[in-house]
Amino acid sequence: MTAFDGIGGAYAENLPVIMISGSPNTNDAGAFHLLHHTLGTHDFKYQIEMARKVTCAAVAIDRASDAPRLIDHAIRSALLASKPAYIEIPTNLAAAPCAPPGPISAVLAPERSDPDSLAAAIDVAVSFLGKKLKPMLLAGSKLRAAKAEKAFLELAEATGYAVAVMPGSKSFFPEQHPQYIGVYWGDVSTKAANNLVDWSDGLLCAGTVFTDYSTVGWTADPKGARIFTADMDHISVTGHDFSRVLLADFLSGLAQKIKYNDATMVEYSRFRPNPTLQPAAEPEAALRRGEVARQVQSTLTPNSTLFVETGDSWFNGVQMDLPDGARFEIEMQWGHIGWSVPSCFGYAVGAPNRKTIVMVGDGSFQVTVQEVSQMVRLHLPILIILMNNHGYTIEVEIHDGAYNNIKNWDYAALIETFNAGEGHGKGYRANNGRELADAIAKAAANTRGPTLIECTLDRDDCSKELMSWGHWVGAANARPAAAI
Ligand SMILES: C/C(NCc1cnc(C)nc1N)=C(/S)[C@H](O)COP(=O)(O)OP(=O)(O)O
Ligand SMILES: [Mg+2]
Repeated sequence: MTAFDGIGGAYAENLPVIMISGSPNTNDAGAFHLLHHTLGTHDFKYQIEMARKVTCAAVAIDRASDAPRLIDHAIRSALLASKPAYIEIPTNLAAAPCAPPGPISAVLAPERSDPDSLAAAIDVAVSFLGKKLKPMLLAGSKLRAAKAEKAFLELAEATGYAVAVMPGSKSFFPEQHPQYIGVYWGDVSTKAANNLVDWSDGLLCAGTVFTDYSTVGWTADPKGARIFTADMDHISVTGHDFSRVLLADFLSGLAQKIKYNDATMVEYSRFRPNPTLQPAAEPEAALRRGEVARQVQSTLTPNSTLFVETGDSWFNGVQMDLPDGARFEIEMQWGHIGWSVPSCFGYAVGAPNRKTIVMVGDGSFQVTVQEVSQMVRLHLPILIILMNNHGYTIEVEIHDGAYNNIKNWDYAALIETFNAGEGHGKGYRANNGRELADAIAKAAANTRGPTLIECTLDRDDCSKELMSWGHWVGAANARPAAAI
């Protein structure tokens, strides 16, 4: 059941996670047995029924002979839809013999776009964009799930258009690319990206997801005839709608036929803001959020992957400039606090050659802290920047109250608990810029385990972007019920 929390997040974030669950011995239902690890009723189907709500495929294997077909179906469905799948196997069947599966191509063979729909969609796009004076591109979070990052870059370079990304797709387009103009996030955009997006008369939205959070409480929700929507396997614009057109096929096919038009880049060159380098704080001055963000930014390399947890860490991370090659992980759709610690643990196991860094608030950290123990056990050199502002600051900015207060912990000392004398985790507390810089230097030298740096911040020390975003999202939440 707790796994469904992560599976729900995988569904919301378009990740093909396969969940495998044991299920009761096939004889128990017919014998009207009551079993442990169940709800204590004779209904043993409730789990797969729940799974069906948060997966694209859920199978229960009741006979060994069905296993190859059902398992292939579940895995292929997950890979094609980039959504989680669920496989349930009874305890007395898990080791039962069955036929081996056939060639893996039955599971891995890619889907193809419908050729006629693809050609028609490209023609409509060429005509739509060809009539625009100042067209540009907007990359969304589904670009990765659609495996379309490369095709998107190809289209950007074929068109000369300005390219903005949304917060959920930061790093899916190289930020040092000359056509990159920043994160489009309404009032809290970076590099004045919102000014150009609002000025453009033709916006090709590739894999975009417009929610209350990504539109800043519906204040930055581009709509209407200037919008051309290219989704994972669907293309639409006013007066046209095409199914079974895969995003990568569409973007690379369009790149071959589209006219070059750099009007948006010419305009952007007239107001591109100079990079605002946060000045270094006085080394002994009380640590502030801006100084933490400045020092974390300076650690980023092409090999870094920065995880930003739900909280002010979102805003600290989105405002950072990434070197090409650096990756950015955020869970803005599901937005479960506590996501980042287990996720960066799993990521570091899967990508041991990357430098994994996580910025996580104290409230979120308290939800899934136990995964730090796994980082110590597996000697993973993850850098944990713990932003201790003593409570739920993002919520304070949306709606404050006593419910946003939490018990403070000695976070830096916690690592020793996980080491238990044999681990190589390190924990430091930084009360000022000098202590933070020292701790970051020690973290770089600690290659045998995680390093947690507890950054002590004032409760109200949050980004100006969070204040503005919190205001608009709070207003959106508070809209009066429509008069009936
Ligand atoms: C409680 C909640 N959101 C509501 C919430 C509650 N429960 C779950 C599982 N997920 C959620 N997003 C949020 S964003 C907190 O401000 C996070 O606090 P923290 O990690 O300390 O970060 P900041 O102080 O920077 O906000
Ligand atoms: Mg906090």
